[in-house]
Amino acid sequence: MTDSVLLDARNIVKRYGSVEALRGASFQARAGEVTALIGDNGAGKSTLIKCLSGAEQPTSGQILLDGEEVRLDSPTTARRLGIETVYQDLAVAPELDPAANLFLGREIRRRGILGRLGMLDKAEMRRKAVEEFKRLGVTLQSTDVPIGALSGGQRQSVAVARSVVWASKVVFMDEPTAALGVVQRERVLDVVRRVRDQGIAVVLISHNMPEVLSVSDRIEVLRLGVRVARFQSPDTRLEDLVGAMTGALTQDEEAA
Ligand SMILES: Nc1ncnc2c1ncn2[C@@H]1O[C@H](COP(=O)(O)OP(=O)(O)OP(=O)(O)O)[C@@H](O)[C@H]1O
Repeated sequence: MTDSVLLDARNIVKRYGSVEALRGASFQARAGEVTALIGDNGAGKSTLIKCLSGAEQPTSGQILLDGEEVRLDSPTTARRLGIETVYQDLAVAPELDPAANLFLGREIRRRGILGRLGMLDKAEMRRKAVEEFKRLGVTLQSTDVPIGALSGGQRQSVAVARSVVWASKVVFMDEPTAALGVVQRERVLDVVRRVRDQGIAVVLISHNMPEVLSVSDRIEVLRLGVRVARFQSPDTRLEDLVGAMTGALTQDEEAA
């Protein structure tokens, strides 16, 4: 584990009308580590990663990347700074094969898949994709079928692998293994570990505590829109995590 903080969010407040989803939440992630972001339903996890990936604008607070304050006014700005998000519903094109899904960006798709594909050397793209899948341990039964025809775990592995192609610094993963069986879950987690081993700061939202304990280097706990606890994974017990996620806030936590 490293000690240098790559992404540093301080006192993030996010209000939706009268709902205060984040009430001064802080969060840190380090390069080459998986940081799990956990908390009960409605704790503010998704809102926090939206604020840190340009999908939402915080009402107030400060975000530093590599020690410099940044303003993430859109997902495009975040992406330009090396921040990418993998959603559970996969932002990939089901009608295209895994290689195309690895290299196609969302903006590129918006500008027209066919136009862009016409400009790419398909054989070269496929060769690079096979190399990338091998490096990241993504095993596919076929690289020629539309990704929509693959299993959920394989599709999710491609989505996680794609984050390395697009992100240089931080990847947010919002429940990437939800709805997967045990074997497929383990495969996706192996890809997550390899993404981390590329020196990327991986931020993982998950409700599965054994998974959190097995894959993450650090764990940050949100409760009612505030970070209430931080753990280093190898020293952490399941009971500690559950204890941190539940119960009323103490005065110290209110002030954290
Ligand atoms: N667009 C929105 N408009 C109004 N309220 C919102 C909006 N988005 C989130 N909230 C509220 O903010 C709070 C935090 O929601 P968020 O989705 O961030 O929680 P979460 O920790 O990701 O929950 P879960 O684990 O259930 O996905 C909730 O009370 C939610 O209802």
